[in-house]
Amino acid sequence: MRSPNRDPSSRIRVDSAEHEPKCTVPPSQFAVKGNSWLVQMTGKHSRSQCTVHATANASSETHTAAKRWCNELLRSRSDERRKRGRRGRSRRGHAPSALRARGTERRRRGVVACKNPTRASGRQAARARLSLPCLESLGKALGRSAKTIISTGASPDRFLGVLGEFQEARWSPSAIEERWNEKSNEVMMVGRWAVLVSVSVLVSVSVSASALTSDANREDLFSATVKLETLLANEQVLVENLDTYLLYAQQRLDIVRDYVRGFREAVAQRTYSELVANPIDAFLLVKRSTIDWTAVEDALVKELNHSKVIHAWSVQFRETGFFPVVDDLQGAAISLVQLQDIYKLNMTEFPDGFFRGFGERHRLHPQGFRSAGQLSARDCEFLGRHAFNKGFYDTAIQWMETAYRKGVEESLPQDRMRDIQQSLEMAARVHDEILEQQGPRGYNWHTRERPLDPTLARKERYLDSLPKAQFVPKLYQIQTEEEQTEHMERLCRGERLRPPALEAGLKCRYVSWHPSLLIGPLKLEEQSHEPYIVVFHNFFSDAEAEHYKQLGIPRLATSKHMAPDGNYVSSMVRTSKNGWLRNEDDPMVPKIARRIEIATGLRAMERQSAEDFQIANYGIGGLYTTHTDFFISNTADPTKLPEHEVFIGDRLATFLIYVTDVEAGGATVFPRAGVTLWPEKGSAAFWYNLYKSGLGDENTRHAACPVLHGSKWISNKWIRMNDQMFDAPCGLHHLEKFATP
Ligand SMILES: O=C(O)CCC(=O)C(=O)O
Ligand SMILES: [Fe+2]
Repeated sequence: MRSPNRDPSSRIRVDSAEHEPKCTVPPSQFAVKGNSWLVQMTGKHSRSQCTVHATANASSETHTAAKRWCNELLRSRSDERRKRGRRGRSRRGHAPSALRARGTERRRRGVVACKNPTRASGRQAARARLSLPCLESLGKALGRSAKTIISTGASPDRFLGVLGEFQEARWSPSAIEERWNEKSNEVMMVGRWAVLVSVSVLVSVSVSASALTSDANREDLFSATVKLETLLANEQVLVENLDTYLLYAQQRLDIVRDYVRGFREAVAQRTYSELVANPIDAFLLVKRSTIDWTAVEDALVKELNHSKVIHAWSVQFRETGFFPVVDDLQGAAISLVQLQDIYKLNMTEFPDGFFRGFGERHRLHPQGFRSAGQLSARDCEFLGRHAFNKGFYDTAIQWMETAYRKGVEESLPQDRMRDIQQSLEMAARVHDEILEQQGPRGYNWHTRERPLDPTLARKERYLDSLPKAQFVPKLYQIQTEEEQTEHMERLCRGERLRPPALEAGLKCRYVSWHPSLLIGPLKLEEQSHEPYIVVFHNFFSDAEAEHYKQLGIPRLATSKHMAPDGNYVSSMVRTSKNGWLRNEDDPMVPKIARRIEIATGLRAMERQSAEDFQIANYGIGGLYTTHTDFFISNTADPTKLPEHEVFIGDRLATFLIYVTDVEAGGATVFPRAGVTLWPEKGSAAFWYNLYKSGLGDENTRHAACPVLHGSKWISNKWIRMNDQMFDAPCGLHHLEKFATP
């Protein structure tokens, strides 16, 4: 994980309330080639003002705008002069003026010459100290207040980038307005990141599901492994270019060093007049200034050009959404925190990159998993803050303690150690407050059983507290949110919650209830009788699974789920990407639908019988919290649903195909029924969601456990109720069940 950038010069900071604007401008440069307006901005900066060197090479259509800008600069300068005259000189002995020329009279004349760029020959240079009023003038000249531009925290690159685009759009005010708004959104992201890394008050790091849904149009990168692979491929492109850059930079250094050495050696031994008097030295001088100097120039240009290539790649990746933003980082951090919390991963091993799998699949990887990298002290602190914000107070303490331990190992400077210490103390204080006021566990928080503060821990209520009561599974009953989560997590970890008697009657058998199965019967394994859940083994061949996955890849988009208000939203409730496969998309699609009909005896080919195949890919930590697949049965007012949904009826049954193995985690669990299904490539689970009356069976509530290691691909075929009236007719009693295969 990359460490956050704390460099203050990466952002402009302006405190407009102060008499003198404070800003820091990083060295930057921007050139607009179109219409030949060239703006350069270099970063001479002090705490009190920015020095901006602006060079305007204006011609034809752009001269009016250039002139306007230069006039604004001049007006601003004379305003400042007038004010200065009134105020006297500044504390430091030089004026706080926007345009106090620092250099020679010639430089100041440069500004004056800029007054009429068209008449000037060649390049006109305007050098000015550009302070807030001056930038404001510039902003006004462009139809936009510079104050607003700067106060949004835009970097000069962005600012000038907008200028450039404005220029290309032939100064159309609506164009710059529109583009600016787009740019500001990106800036806000950067701003939030800065808050994230610099704020020491934990609570102000606001991480919520809504943060992840903030930009509805942008596809997140963290919720599917397939997207992360693209990110890695992009990183590879950048690294390969950086390799070339390093080569050029090294060559440039060698050439420049040789050149400098050549000159120094020559002048060290002789005076100028001696050198030019000697034919060999004179020849060498001419040679240096022609061949050698050309080599220096070439090397400099080569390196510069390559850095532009790298920049262009970077811009392209960002603009096409293939580079992560803060929301991706936060999503990935929450996933990591959740994984550790749900799987109770060992905090001395996990941050160092080692963990083991769970349940049945664990035997496939008995040696566990080791990552290539390890988390640093800073990463652990960052994750601690996310754990804190999620209400995982006990986990937050663990992450911060680990941060402290790692900080000592990494010999972090004292001020960084103090930051971690403060975060830890703050988290501990809030942890104890929550425990005191709300108890150790609730629907959206958990703490330790006893306070961290030894004085509080001596309170009678904690001294007397019995060791945590043993967990007793609560199956086939209504569970509170908290109970449901606890059942889900235990099942995800591979704990068995059903009494052995319930598992004893489960059978495996070959079935050939359709003529086409006579030669190749299906392998059916019962996983639960209540509700009836079966798994068909080898439903898919490996080749089919691979082909199916390839069909899915271009169709993936962030998964959504139905919110309580009936709208579809994306949030941390369901972190995956999915897409839909229709019969016409590939000959394999109707073939699989037909196979489902044969396996289940239900209709699955037509649009009124079943939905298209939904294919989904989960990234690391990707999950789907406990839900039911039926939704009409528990909708308060079904008339609000789209007419087609109601017409075809609720989701009678789910046919869930595991397109890949999952190396660790990623089970499908049924918290009320105490059932765990471990994904196995090519197998498929099937269950009825509804009673014969159309009422939803709450015991089919299920969840997808977070993926701990690997990439999970599944595909759902939801079979709808109404078209099955002849194959699976309705019953008379509201809890009557469908005949099971
Ligand atoms: O991925 C899984 O294991 C379950 C997925 C699921 O329940 C769903 O997509 O509705
Ligand atoms: Fe589901």
